[in-house]
Parts: sequence; structure tokens; C-alpha cells
Amino acid sequence: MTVAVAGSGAFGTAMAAALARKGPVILWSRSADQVADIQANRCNSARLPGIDLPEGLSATADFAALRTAEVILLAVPMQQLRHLLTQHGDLLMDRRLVACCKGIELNTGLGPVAVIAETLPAATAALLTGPSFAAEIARGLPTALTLACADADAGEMLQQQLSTPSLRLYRTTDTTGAELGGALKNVIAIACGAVIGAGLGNSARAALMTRGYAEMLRMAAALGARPDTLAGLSGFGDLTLTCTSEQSRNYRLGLSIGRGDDFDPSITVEGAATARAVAASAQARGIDMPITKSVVALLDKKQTLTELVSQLLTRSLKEE
Ligand SMILES: NC(=O)C1=CN([C@@H]2O[C@H](COP(=O)(O)OP(=O)(O)OC[C@H]3O[C@@H](n4cnc5c(N)ncnc54)[C@H](O)[C@@H]3O)[C@@H](O)[C@H]2O)C=CC1
Ligand SMILES: O=C(CO)COP(=O)(O)O
Repeated sequence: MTVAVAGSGAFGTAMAAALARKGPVILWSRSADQVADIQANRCNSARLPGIDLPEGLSATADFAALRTAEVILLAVPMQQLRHLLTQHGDLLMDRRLVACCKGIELNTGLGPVAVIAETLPAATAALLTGPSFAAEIARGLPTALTLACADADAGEMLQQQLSTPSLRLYRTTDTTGAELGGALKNVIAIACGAVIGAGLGNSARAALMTRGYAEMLRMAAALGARPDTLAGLSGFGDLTLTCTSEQSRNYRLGLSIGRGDDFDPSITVEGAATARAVAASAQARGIDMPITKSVVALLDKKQTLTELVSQLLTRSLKEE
């Protein structure tokens, strides 16, 4: 079986490297320079500097090379997924597609599996998500992830195909829960970074993680997701990782806001668009998500962190 990965960013390259240790993997990049770098130096210097890529990984800038692949991982940022699917729909339309994005589409409020299902209904749509930093996966460090696919048989097959000795995949058919966990934890990570950056302390971070998790559960319940999915790797697991590590770009954006520093806008930070999409969806559904709403106000510079923290603390007192 040939696996392909579309998108040669940090995560796409990392997954291609991990899977290439057990069989051939084709990594497609829209950048001819990056393909040349990988072919010449066996390294993606821009996204995963210092990490040697295995020989089983071949890079190409020609999307048609993915024709031989039965399973294709889609490793582009969430807001680019629909464009990728539409642009290459002829080839992708009947494949097993595994989105690796963690986010909610801004204009539609849909997660990655729903975007695949809407755009290419004949494809099998799955999601790979959970606590994992690209550089650690690429180095072969032990990692556990969630593979979500509504079709239980296809999900089991993908679980087998994409697990490796260092990458242990659990499976679920609850794609909505897995989408929401991976998307919403990024928003909470921005909030956590902001309070740590501003020196407000670890207790404040723990409060945000816990009450943020309560927001995740409320949205999940409203959308019919299973609470146990949110308690798993794709929800609680990834929330823990992302809210506590400076390897996370979402957390680092928060840190820079809290410290009053600039942040490089070219860095992929999924939580920013997702916060806006989720806040709008929560408002339309009447779901209380004060932390998510505060993150939007912070990103839009509508209110200061001091004002927002004070507002959160002085809301009417209630049962936990
Ligand atoms: N970096 C990480 O540790 C992890 C990332 N993810 C998720 O993976 C997704 C991708 O993130 P990264 O790879 O880290 O981002 P990245 O910023 O390193 O790479 C994104 C890649 O997508 C490519 N791209 C963007 N739009 C495209 C398009 N329309 N067509 C083709 N290629 C396009 C860019 O050229 C770039 O190579 C995100 O949703 C992220 O949340 C998930 C787990 C871990
Ligand atoms: O999703 C991730 C960890 O599981 C990566 O987090 P960032 O996108 O914040 O870097």
C-alpha cells in the first residue's frame, strides 16, 4: 500500500517521515524549492530543521504522482483545506482522505471531516488528531493519536495502516468530537499563553484549562459529539499538551500577546480563525463560551487582557 501526504509543512513532513520508516511514502509540496531541498539534503530545512528524513520518503511537486496512493493525508492549515480539495478534486474524489488539520472553517463553521464530506462526497473522510508535536513525531518519539472515521471498517483499516512502532493510533467513529477537541484546544492554548506571558500565574492557567474544557464539552454536546471523545487524546490530551508547552504556536502567540511582543504573522496559528468561527457559532446557538469570546476580543484588540481577566473573574457566581 502506498501512502501519500499532501502538504509539506511541519506536520505533513513529520507524518511522512514516521510512515516512511515502515513503507514508501510520497510527500507532495506546492513548493518546488522545498522538494529540491528534501531531495538534495534529505531534510525539510524550512519546517523541520536538523531532522534527517528516511530514504523511504520521496518528495514531489507534481500532484499527479499521488495517483498510486490509496491513502492520502491532507496536512495543510484548516482554512486552506477546501481549496486543496477543490483544486485537486479529480484525483482525490474517490480516495481515503485523512485530514490532519486542527480547526474550524471560518466561513462555514465546519470541521475538516465535514469539509471533505461536503466537497468530495465519494471520498472516505477521516481525521488524524491528538497530542503531538511535529518534530517529536519526525524523530520517532512515542506518540498516541486518535484516528476518527464515521465508517468503522474504514477507520479500523486506516488505524492499522497508519500506526507504527512509535505511533499508536486509537480509533473512534465520533468525527465531530475529534474535530472539536483538536480545534477548540488551540483557542484555550492562546488564552493560557496570554496569562502566563502576562505573569498571571499557573493557577490562572489551570483555571482556564479547566473552564476551557467545560466550554469544549458544552459545544460538543450541542453538536452531538460524545463526551468520552472529548476526554480522550483528541480533547483533554491535546488540551494538556498545547496549553503547557512553548513548542505550541498557539500557546506562543498567547505568550507574545501577554508580554506585549510582536508575533510573526506567517506562522500557522490555527486557534485564531477557529476562535472567531467558534464564537460566532456559539452565539448563534446560545452556548456560553466566555473564554473563547475573550480570546476573540484579545486578538481583535477590542479589550485588554487585564479587562478580560477581570470580566471573567467577576461574572455571576455559579455551581461548577
Ligand atoms: N506542527 C505540529 O506540531 C502539528 C500540526 N498539526 C496540524 O497540521 C496542520 C498543518 O500544520 P503545520 O504543518 O504545522 O503547518 P505549517 O505552517 O508548518 O505548514 C503548512 C503547509 O501547508 C502548505 N499549504 C498551505 N496552503 C496550501 C495549499 N492551498 N495547497 C498546498 N499546500 C498548502 C504550506 O505551504 C506549508 O507547507 C494544522 O492544522 C495543524 O494544526 C497537527 C498536529 C501537530
Ligand atoms: O496541535 C499541536 C499539538 O498537538 C501543535 O500545536 P500548535 O499548532 O499550537 O503548534
